[in-house]
Amino acid sequence: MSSLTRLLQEKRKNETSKSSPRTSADTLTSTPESQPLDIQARNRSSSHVSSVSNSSSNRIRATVPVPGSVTTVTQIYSEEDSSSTAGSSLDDRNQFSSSFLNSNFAHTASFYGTSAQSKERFGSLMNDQGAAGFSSYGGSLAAQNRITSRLSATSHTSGRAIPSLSSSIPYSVPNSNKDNNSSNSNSSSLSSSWLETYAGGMPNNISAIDSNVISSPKVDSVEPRFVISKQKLQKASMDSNNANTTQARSISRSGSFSSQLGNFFFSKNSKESSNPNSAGMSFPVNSNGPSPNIKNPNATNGSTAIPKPIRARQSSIYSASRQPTGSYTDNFYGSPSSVHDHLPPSQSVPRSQHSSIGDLKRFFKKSSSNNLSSNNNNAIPNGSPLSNGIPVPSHSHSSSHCASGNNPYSTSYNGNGDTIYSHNHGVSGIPFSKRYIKTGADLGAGAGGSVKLAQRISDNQIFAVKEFRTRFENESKRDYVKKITSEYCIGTTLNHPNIIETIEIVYENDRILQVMEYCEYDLFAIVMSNKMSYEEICCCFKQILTGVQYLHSIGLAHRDLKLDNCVINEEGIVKLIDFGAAVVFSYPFSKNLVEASGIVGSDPYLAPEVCIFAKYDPRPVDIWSSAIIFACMILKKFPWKIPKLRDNSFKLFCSGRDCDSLSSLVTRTPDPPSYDESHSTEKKKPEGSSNNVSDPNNVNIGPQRLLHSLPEETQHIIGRMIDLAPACRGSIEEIMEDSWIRSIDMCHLVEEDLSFKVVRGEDHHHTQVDQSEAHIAGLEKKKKKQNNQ
Ligand SMILES: Nc1ncnc2c1ncn2[C@@H]1O[C@H](COP(=O)(O)OP(=O)(O)OP(=O)(O)O)[C@@H](O)[C@H]1O
Repeated sequence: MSSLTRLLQEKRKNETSKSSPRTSADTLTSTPESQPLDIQARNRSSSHVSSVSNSSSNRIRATVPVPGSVTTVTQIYSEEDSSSTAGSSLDDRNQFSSSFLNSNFAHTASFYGTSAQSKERFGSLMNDQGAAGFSSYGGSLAAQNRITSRLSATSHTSGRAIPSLSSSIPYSVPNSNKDNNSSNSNSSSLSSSWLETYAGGMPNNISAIDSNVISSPKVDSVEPRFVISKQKLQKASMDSNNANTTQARSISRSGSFSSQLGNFFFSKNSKESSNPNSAGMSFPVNSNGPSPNIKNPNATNGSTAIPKPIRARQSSIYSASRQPTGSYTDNFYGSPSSVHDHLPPSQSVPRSQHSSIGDLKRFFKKSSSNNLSSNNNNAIPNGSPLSNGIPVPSHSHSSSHCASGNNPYSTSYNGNGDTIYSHNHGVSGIPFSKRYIKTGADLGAGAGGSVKLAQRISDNQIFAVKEFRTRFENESKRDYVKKITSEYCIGTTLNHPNIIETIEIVYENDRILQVMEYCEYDLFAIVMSNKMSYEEICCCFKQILTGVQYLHSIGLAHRDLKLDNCVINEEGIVKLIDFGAAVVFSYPFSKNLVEASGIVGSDPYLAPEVCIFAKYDPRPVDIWSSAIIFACMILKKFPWKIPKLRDNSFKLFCSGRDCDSLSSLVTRTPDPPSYDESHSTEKKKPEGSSNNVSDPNNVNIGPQRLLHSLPEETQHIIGRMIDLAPACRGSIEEIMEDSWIRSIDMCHLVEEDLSFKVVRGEDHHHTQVDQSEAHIAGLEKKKKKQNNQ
């Protein structure tokens, strides 16, 4: 037990004797009869916000260890909190259709805590009424009835955050979040002064966190898994270049994609220009699908008719972008400037002096007109199914900006049952609305915007087009453009079969549209069909992990992994989408970890450290979320609605371990290597089998509570993935080496000449569902219909 915990316990012990007796529900240790797991989350999502809001009134209490029991750090919950913990057991699967569906329409949540002035938990949901819905659990289905509670919940936020999980780990984190966390980031543990400093009123720059007692771990050396080797980064960088690409694709050392573009847009002459909030997607419609999601056609000068959002996803790249190490344009050959000036790829590009939204317009216009200069690299190979005989430019806007342009993974079919992933083509200089037509219904909408189906006129190929949301009233143009550009740049830079390909981004009629390859199904819809075989689930899981492995290998973390952010094509290839929350955690040739900040992600998939620390390593966060995805696919339920002690299911999961508090569990560090083999093996047993000291056979408590519901061969590695301590959680490399993972017969692509062919796993086929239910929008529609009947 840390001295801090002891200190707090003593302090609280005194308080306890004065205060009213706590209820049994307050303890981390729970009896088997305690509240079962719960995923009926739709109407309780506001409790997340509320509890945060009310945290200043929460109090920390500690109990003295009782023999045969487990010492706990307890919380006194608000009524709202405790009401959120009722639920159903994991085995109670009959609620799958409704509750899982409802609760899984979780649009990304983020907590601006450390940076936003108001420390509100923002969110947005673009809905047809033009109102912003607010969700942590809810998407559009449940948004309406939650708006009120969220509005009120956020009106009295106050914040408290534990500085950094790894602040005591000797990374040098270059200028990390200097702007908002400088005063906290160096505290290696909470001292008694913490109480004095924060117990009363919270400073403005601290976000509210449950009143868990945390002390960051002290370690003497950097764990190897935290170190990104130069070789690895170089290899990853080389892998992502294809033979024709002379431009550098690696992530440049410096802030972030968006920061560099931000420099481009905003470095000087911050002049007002046209408003990004206006007309809807302006391509012609050839179907009876719903009209475009027009939010504010009349808005001008930055004002918007969209109601003030309560929550919004934080542009995490933006956070990282505030690190002025180097310059993006210093070595980013695909920058707008470089395209405009036709510089050879090897030359550095000086930082642009353009700024503001006007620059965004110019950015796209110029690149459009200059795109032909880089066409040769992107021409469709003759004979390719996509080739129409003439070399056409690829990524009509994008290739010039984000060092991409040769992603070979766009999908087409050769008529022989093989999927061909070949280069893209487009026609630059022609307005988007003349090149694409909208077909069919909407695919989905979330915090980032709405996604619709579109057909490219030149070759009838279908694409998913994301129309980025308009700028929030309280969002600066700078933040807005940074968010958009970072998502786009990441999208166009990534190059992997399990990552969605961004074809181009278009700025037209004051709308920003991202054209992506289209996948026929949302993984969520497939899971909802309840038809997936176990082998199919394993295949999808391994594909997700493969995508994560790729991301981590190039220094990026997704941070919003969830079923909704996985799509799957007809060939059974799973792709990760939505990089609006992604962060760079490592830059090439640097061994430094760039910590992420903010509560970003979707409640049920959040790793516990995200809710506790202001800064954290984003990699283990992805690992945790991936495990939750797996559990959801198997159980058709969320194990808990949010990883906080006020969630009884999560509390039960945390209970029964040989540890005295959640803080201690989350800040544990790996055992040092031991020469004694047998001793070390015993110590490194998975959590599920070793930590449940109260009763190892009690499957209602501790990690076993979740693990026992999963197939036996999966329990070891899933247990490693949901280790409460991120420092002990398995790395993606370790996970991929697991014997069960290795044994999964995964559908994948193999390269054949210039195209890629799908090799299907032999022990399964991939479920397909009717297109009317293949995407979240369709499922929502169906649900609405059912409700109206
Ligand atoms: N390339 C694609 N192919 C098929 N469907 C897609 C594609 N991209 C997005 N979608 C659909 O659109 C939905 C919303 O997309 P996305 O997650 O990018 O938006 P978002 O606004 O960032 O959402 P969220 O707030 O949930 O993170 C997805 O859940 C999916 O149903």
